[in-house]
Amino acid sequence: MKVGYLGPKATFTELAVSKVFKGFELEPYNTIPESIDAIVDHKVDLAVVPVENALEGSVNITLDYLTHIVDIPIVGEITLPIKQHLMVHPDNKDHWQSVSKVFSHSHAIAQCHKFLHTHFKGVPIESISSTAAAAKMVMEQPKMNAAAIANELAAKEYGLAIVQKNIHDFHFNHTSFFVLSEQGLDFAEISGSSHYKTTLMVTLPSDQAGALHQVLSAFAWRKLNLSKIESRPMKTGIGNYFFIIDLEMKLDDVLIPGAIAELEALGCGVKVLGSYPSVMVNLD
Ligand SMILES: O=C(O)C(=O)Cc1ccccc1
Repeated sequence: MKVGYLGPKATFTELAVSKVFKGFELEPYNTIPESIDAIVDHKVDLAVVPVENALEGSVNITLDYLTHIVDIPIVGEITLPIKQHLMVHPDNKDHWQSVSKVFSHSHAIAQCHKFLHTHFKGVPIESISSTAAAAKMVMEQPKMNAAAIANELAAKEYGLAIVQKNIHDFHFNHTSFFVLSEQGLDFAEISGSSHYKTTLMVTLPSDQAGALHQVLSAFAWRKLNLSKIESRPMKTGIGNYFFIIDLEMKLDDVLIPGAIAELEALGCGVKVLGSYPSVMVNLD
């Protein structure tokens, strides 16, 4: 089985993949859409992409791609602790305080905002497709005297020197990754997790007072525990949004179908994006 993921080698996504998919063939892609398209094009059996960070929130491109562009179910979720480090080319190790630029993934930059504001005021901060892509670029262009924010594996993989460890602004830093597949992959068996979540996409009837309240009450009176509700643009005009709702349980035969039927009777559109095991892994 082949796993596509947001690469290049040594991204946080690869770390998450390697903790769960032992002995699988791994195929890195440069962007999140390319990783997901690899499923559509039958180049991989499953793909793993970041979806939410505890400090910065959702990875919008992942949610938008899954709701607007492709129709691929979520079959699993992996949550990984995140430690961000500042690294430079070994030639620049002794003058890292005067780097000309800092590169990283936009989420990593946001997770280190306070650190960057304190130590690199006025230095251009540039976002790039992944933390590992930033590390690779810093390795390839020593004359640029740039730094990357990435993980320890990336420092090793690309031969960079870590000059400041743990530069993320808040200690509790985790990222969740979706496992996507069209092949009915048994992620409960692969991950050993029996903790399930169900993710729904809900569109509201237009211009109806109290519609969201009614949606929430369909879950509330059934005592269905929501762990997330997020609005994303419909991309049809200002003010047009749909909701992504996470339920802390597996899709059953009674409660969730009952809630969905109630929402549909209210005029809502409902799509199940996946009902899947969720696993927390650690770095060591
Ligand atoms: O860029 C990476 O390494 C990724 O896998 C995406 C990401 C970026 C920042 C935190 C977690 C995941």
